[in-house]
Amino acid sequence: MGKLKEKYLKQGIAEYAKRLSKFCKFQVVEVPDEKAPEKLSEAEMEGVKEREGERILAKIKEREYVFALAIEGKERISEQFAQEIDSLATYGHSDITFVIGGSLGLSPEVLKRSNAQISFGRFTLPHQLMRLVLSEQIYRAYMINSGSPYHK
Ligand SMILES: C[S@@+](CC[C@H](N)C(=O)[O-])C[C@H]1O[C@@H](n2cnc3c(N)ncnc32)[C@H](O)[C@@H]1O
Repeated sequence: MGKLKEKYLKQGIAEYAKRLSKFCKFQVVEVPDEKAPEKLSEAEMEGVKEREGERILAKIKEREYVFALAIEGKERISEQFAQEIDSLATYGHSDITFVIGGSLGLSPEVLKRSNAQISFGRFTLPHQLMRLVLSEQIYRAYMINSGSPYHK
């Protein structure tokens, strides 16, 4: 969700996108976020997530295998994640999508559409930083699968 603002994040993601280009077609799709003022009622917050969720879902095609990033999702170690990516490719899933929510998180509809949920632990990361961390882990997965010494 949202446009990437910080220069250091843009540079970091551009670096991993460059590195990933030898393994896959890596594409970042930005979806406009909703303005979420400090004070919102529970119902208003649900409304923000719902509208953001509709925009996310509009970008996802039926054939895509979707990983939703969610704090309460399932944690993995990098080797398991690499194995998952490898199996997906083996079983014909050539389009893998990772969805990162906005400041209020993902809507129930997006979570329902996802095929799996990934948690990077119980810490809450800002969604823009999450994008960089995720890019690195996708790169790490490909490096693990190619038998490279990058992963120690
Ligand atoms: C600022 S967080 C949203 C926090 C919100 N309270 C929630 O519980 O989802 C923005 C997005 O970054 C991603 N994110 C942040 N920390 C994460 C973590 N530890 N594991 C997985 N995803 C995370 C999720 O996609 C989340 O929707």
